[in-house]
Amino acid sequence: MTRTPPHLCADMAELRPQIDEIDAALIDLLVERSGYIDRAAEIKATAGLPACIADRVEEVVANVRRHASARGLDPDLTERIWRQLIDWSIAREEARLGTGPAQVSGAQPASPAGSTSKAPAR
Ligand SMILES: C=C(O[C@@H]1C=C(C(=O)O)C=C[C@H]1O)C(=O)O
Repeated sequence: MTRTPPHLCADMAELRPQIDEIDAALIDLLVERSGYIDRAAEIKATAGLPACIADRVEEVVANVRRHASARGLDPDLTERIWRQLIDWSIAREEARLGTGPAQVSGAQPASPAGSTSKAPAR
């Protein structure tokens, strides 16, 4: 479906379905991403790797901050969203690995809440 550009949306009745369509597309991408998270858990089970690999978490966050900045999107908001997504992904992996929170040695420890969330870099 070709979306109506924002500036051509005459009213909220025309605008909201465009947002709904984008949200559905985002869900499709999250479902696709979770398939790779599930495969990561399978690979890690064989390789003896933990779900949470903090260096990779920070690499992913740096990547999305860079993409956000390049597109004029608030990088701090983007980081908060992605850290939630990554926390969810780690929990999904841990459920499949049958493990609790674990860290790769030498990486930044996870916050006490076991999440990757922390104050955005300034
Ligand atoms: C997918 C991985 O597993 C975890 C999930 C990540 C993610 O959702 O981007 C990143 C790092 C890992 O803690 C990975 O190790 O690459």
